[in-house]
Amino acid sequence: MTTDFSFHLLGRDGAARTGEIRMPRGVIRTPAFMPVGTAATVKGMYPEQVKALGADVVLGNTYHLMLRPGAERIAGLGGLHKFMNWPHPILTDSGGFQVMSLSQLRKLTEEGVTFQSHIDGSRHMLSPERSVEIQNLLGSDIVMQLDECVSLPCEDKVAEKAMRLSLRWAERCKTAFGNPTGRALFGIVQGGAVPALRVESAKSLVEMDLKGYAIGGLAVGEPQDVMLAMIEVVEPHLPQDRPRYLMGVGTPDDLVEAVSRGVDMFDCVMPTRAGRHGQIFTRFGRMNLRNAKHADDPRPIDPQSSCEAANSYARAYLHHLVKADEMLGKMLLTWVNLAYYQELMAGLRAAIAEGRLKDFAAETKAAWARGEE
Ligand SMILES: NCc1cc(CSc2ccccc2)c2nc(N)[nH]c(=O)c2c1
Repeated sequence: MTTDFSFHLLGRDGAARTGEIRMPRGVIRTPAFMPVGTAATVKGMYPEQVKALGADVVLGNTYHLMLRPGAERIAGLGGLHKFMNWPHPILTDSGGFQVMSLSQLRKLTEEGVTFQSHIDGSRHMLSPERSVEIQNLLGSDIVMQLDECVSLPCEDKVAEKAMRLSLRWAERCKTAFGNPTGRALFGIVQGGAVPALRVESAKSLVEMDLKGYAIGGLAVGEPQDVMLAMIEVVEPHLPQDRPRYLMGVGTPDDLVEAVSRGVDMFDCVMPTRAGRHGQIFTRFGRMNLRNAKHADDPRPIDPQSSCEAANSYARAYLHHLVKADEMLGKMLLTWVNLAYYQELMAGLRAAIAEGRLKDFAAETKAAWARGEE
């Protein structure tokens, strides 16, 4: 029996929810943090390790994979799951955000966006239809609509133009995607920091009856309070029985605050990118292992962590690896960060299920503020 895509709410605590997204390739426990696997790899991690630390889904990137090695090539090799040895759910972004942030000589029209590859200068086009086609070729389980994300601050009319274009592109993506069993197309709410635009975007997308709704265009330069205010504006207009995904967010504090306001899914390069640079996230808050104060410290990062990278290696050793720019340092600290993010999400899921989210959030934040025990 083929499982279709379904979302089940298992518990609520205020606006916060815990649940499960059930798909043919597996179950995504929410609230969920989704490690970013841009070029068909979660940098520095074996896929088995990513699964073992609790990630149910990873992210792939249409922009990067269409440029290298190519969507048709990955399809010819059996699709992205087989290519990267990740048999569990994969969510792919539509590519528009990365085009605007990475490529050169880009031209955006009603049809789509043309651009030059940041890798070899070759010219490419992404339309709503081509983005859906590429994500289908990759075999993506959750497909994101093509959208236009504006950075903040920006003029209201700029945000309005991008929001309305994104709505027209959502319609075209829905037509191109069709209704395949077991796979989902998510819309992306845009509208900058303008409440009325955010509400119009959410209401229009909900009328399209999509399987899930992302909140885009946040964590693009605005302060955290503006981001949280936009979540509060949008949330009441999103259906309770569909997942909500806040794109490209964020720090552990962002996750706690956004979960408390009703967000179910997150992705962010922060834990992997910061780990590669020696910056780690722990239940005592942030640490920079480049700092000389760790040079003679024989203690592991956190003896109580279930992650071997956090409980079995001396800070002095990790400091040495970071200073020497050793590959193993990047790998171990990426592992530390992803393990902590998953530990935090598991804690949030349990706290919501037991109706104690407020206490969990307060205790977690207090531990970050206290720092090292
Ligand atoms: N920083 C915010 C952010 C991040 C991403 C990228 S999320 C991502 C990255 C890699 C792989 C999968 C998803 C976005 N993607 C889209 N389509 N629209 C946005 O408004 C947006 C905003």
